[in-house]
Amino acid sequence: MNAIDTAIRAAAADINLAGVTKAYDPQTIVIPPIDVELKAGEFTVVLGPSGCGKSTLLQMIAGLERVSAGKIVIGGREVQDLEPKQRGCAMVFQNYALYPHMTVFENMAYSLKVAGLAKVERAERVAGVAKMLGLSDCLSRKPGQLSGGQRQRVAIGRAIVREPGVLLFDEPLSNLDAQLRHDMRVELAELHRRIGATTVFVTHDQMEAMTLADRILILNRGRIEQFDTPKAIYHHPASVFVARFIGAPPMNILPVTADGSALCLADGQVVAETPLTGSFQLGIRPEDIVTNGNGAGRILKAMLRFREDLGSHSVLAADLAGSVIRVATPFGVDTADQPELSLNFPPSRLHLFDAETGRVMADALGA
Ligand SMILES: Nc1ncnc2c1ncn2[C@@H]1O[C@H](COP(=O)(O)OP(=O)(O)OP(=O)(O)O)[C@@H](O)[C@H]1O
Repeated sequence: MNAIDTAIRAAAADINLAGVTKAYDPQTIVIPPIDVELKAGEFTVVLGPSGCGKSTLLQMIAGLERVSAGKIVIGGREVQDLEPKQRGCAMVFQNYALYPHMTVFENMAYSLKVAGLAKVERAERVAGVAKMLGLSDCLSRKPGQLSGGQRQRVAIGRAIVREPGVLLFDEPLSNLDAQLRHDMRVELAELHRRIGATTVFVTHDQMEAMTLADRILILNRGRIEQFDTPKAIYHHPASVFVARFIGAPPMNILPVTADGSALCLADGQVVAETPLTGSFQLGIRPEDIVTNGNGAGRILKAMLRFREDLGSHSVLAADLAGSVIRVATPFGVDTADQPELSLNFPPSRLHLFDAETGRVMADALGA
């Protein structure tokens, strides 16, 4: 590989953050010290509510924001004091940030030109990426003559044409309509399989996170709540925050008490057996609750409030022990004329959380 090749083509790189911190002043600590290791080639989605520090984290990796403390190591190289262009990362922004006076071809070829790549090879590279992204017919147009989806593809094309080891995305799909978002999501997943760059993708859309990520990093006020596969995050949430953030409708959370033998709801109904004592928060997903008293576990009495039929399934809202819970049932299960519901909470589907910290009590119910 010659000098030009190394400037414009890199292998996927590990990203390690050690004690990385961002504080605008001593009162405004946006990211308390964070430690995280992203593996080479992995697709990480950073997910969290507005203002939790997702973009700040990404921009510190890119070099657009300075770290207040800590080390960022990309591919074995400490980069926290390097300029953005020295870090080997390419970034795609929410607002595309294309050069309006340049054609699609020029937008995509620009970084190759700056890196000193010969004209013939620039044309070859751009043509290959344009083909991959379905942009071959738009190469001579200016960004103003493209649809939102096409512009976003140009922004992605411009980032990947250099074949970077690290690709950073900041909410790249949020300006697109629902159908286009879905289509682009599929394209991005496909693209990642083909180019294999280490990818960090910021979003507040849980669907994007669940479908794109190898691992999801859930941030809450700059702290990592959980960093795991989509499946583990869904089925084994580490905290009430994660449990309620992922899933629609979200997981039901109910206050419960335990007396060394039974786990009871606020009205005394027994949910399960347990050797624990104390107060806890009990979680169960709407789709894990069984209606009509046909499932495993004790029968719990609830009163139906209303029902939404969504085509593929229905969502019932019911009063249970002073809380409103959501129950997802297959479409057509008839509960309309029975205001009193008999529900089962299968013991293997229960999640128990510490009442104070909200952290999961691992294996507390033997599930
Ligand atoms: N220059 C600044 N000075 C002080 N606080 C800032 C500054 N820039 C950002 N912040 C604060 O840092 C926090 C994190 O912002 P950031 O943009 O990283 O959040 P985010 O999770 O990406 O949010 P969103 O999803 O709304 O884009 C916010 O509370 C924001 O107000």
